[in-house]
Amino acid sequence: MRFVQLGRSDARLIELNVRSDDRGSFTRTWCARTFANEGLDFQPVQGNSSVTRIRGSVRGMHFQRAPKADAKVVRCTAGLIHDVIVDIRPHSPTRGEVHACELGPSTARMLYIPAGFAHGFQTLTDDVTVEYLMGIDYVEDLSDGFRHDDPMIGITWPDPVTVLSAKDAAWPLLAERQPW
Ligand SMILES: Cc1cn([C@H]2C[C@H](O)[C@@H](COP(=O)(O)OP(=O)(O)O[C@H]3O[C@H](C)C(=O)[C@H](O)[C@H]3O)O2)c(=O)[nH]c1=O
Repeated sequence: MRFVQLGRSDARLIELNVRSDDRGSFTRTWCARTFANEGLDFQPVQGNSSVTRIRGSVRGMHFQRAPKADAKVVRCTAGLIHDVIVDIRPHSPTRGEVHACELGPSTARMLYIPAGFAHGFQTLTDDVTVEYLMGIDYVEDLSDGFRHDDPMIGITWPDPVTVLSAKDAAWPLLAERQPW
């Protein structure tokens, strides 16, 4: 694994070492020691998987509120996504910074998203699968989010949005939330 810092933040793009042979390939996708050596205090406690059928769908932007803010490692194992993270930590020097990257099996990379970031993605193909390693338990009452098109953040999505959950369409604008 090779860790690439995203801007000045502690988020990391992780380039995976794909070992190919005549049968196909083998790739390590998690290593506690390697993360610790990178200075990332991340211990997965839950794993999730989502399937999104239609190209152009958006899931997000989501985060879990303190005291259960969620760090996660995200990997797209089928299809291709435009992945977006936003630093929403109140006192972060990179607060409001947006980072985007393409993730998919062909990119051989995954994303480490620190606690205090919002996360979302748009599918660039049909039949996308995204796998998550979560650094904290899911707590529905602390599950939160903001609109993918919130003008306060100004995320640029590559394609017209085709599918959005009612929950994701109904998040309040950040300008209406205090504190933001
Ligand atoms: C996140 C989560 C959800 N759920 C349940 C709640 C709903 O009944 C159902 C679908 O949840 P939701 O619509 O929030 O799923 P996504 O829109 O894919 O949410 C995820 O998408 C963005 C991009 C993320 O980064 C988060 O990991 C996560 O919020 O699964 C659980 O049981 N456990 C969980 O950890």
